[in-house]
Amino acid sequence: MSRVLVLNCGSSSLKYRLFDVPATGEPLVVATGTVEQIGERVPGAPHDHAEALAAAMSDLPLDGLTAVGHRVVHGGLMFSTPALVDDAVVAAISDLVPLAPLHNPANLAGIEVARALLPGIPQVAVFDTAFHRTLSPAASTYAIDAETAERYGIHRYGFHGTSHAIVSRRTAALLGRPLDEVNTITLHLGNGASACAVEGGRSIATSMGLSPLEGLVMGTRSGDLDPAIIFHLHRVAGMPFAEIDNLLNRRSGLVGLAGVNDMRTLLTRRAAGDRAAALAFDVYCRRIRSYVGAYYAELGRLDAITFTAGVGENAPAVRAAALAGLDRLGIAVDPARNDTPERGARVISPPDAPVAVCVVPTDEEWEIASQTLGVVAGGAA
Ligand SMILES: Nc1ncnc2c1ncn2[C@@H]1O[C@H](COP(=O)(O)OP(=O)(O)O)[C@@H](O)[C@H]1O
Ligand SMILES: CC(=O)OP(=O)(O)O
Ligand SMILES: [Mg+2]
Repeated sequence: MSRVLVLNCGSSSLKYRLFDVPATGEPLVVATGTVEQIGERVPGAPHDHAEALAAAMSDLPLDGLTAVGHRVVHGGLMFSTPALVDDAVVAAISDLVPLAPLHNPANLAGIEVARALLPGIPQVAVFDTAFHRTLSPAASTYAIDAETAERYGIHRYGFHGTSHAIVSRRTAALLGRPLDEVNTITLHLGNGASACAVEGGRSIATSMGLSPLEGLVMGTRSGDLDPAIIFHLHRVAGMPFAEIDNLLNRRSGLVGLAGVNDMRTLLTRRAAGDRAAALAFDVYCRRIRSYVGAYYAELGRLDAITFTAGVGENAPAVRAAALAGLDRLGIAVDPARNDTPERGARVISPPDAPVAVCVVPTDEEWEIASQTLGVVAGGAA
């Protein structure tokens, strides 16, 4: 039996899950929790990740702990597999902070605190970017001056890799087919959102790029836009770059268009006739449809489209609208199957449709736990 603690430190939140993993059979979730508003000066809120983690850990049964697995968002070009944390790995993750300023500092804080509180327990970093290290040069290269790109690490890294990995595997399992024979477009629609084309288990295209800002419309992030917008805002509106950065990362997407980043509230407002909410919904779903078309073309043959994460798993209206009008491509959503209260992995396209449209719950925490155990068992410790 192994016991693994998984930590996912966001900029102002800490999510944790503790698993007991028997040698054979199903893993058991012993404890799970979320601490929010870290550092937000709210009465009772923890001041920093150290305080949040120490409080959470004091309530957890950590005796016999085998390892701690950490979600690390940016692994750059260096990490194509999970890494046993030592000082060199910590330094490498620090070096990548400029590429993921919203995410890597919090991930590092989690690692530092866990190392201090649990000395001697192996710590493993599992990177969002690792799954996308299979992108071809043509898929990962931005068409800018090659020397500049090389010098400054301008490259499509891609994110949400643990989610795209586990969800594409579970899609193949749901369809009862070997992973290496299945081509899937996975749509991770949470607070952050990204699309991935997975060819026989390998990522060949993904919508996030240098940072988690590119691609789909998100809760607070713009996704794709004309880069000239940034220069225009700087020159014409006189906005400093830090303000534009904040605008695109925190005041855009659904919140920028309709004032709310929660899809549930957006859907309620849209149903009540709110025009800003309706437009935000249309922009959000249209962007998804564009990526489905592009990735269908990249894959050449498409077996499945899978929705996952908070919005993907729980918003039938988004699934239906994003794939509307694609019947000629063999893509259709069955209204009754789409709208059931069912929660597990399931197919929502009509029977015998050429492309299986699926809903598969993501489980990044379990994927991180199992990769962590793989590193520890692999003797890398
Ligand atoms: N029942 C629901 N209907 C529509 N959207 C939902 C529902 N439940 C959750 N969501 C959406 O899922 C989002 C969060 O997704 P999640 O995958 O938990 O995000 P993250 O892990 O990135 O914080 C919420 O912002 C909310 O918009
Ligand atoms: C990479 C990323 O966007 O992560 P999240 O969805 O957790 O913000
Ligand atoms: Mg998530």
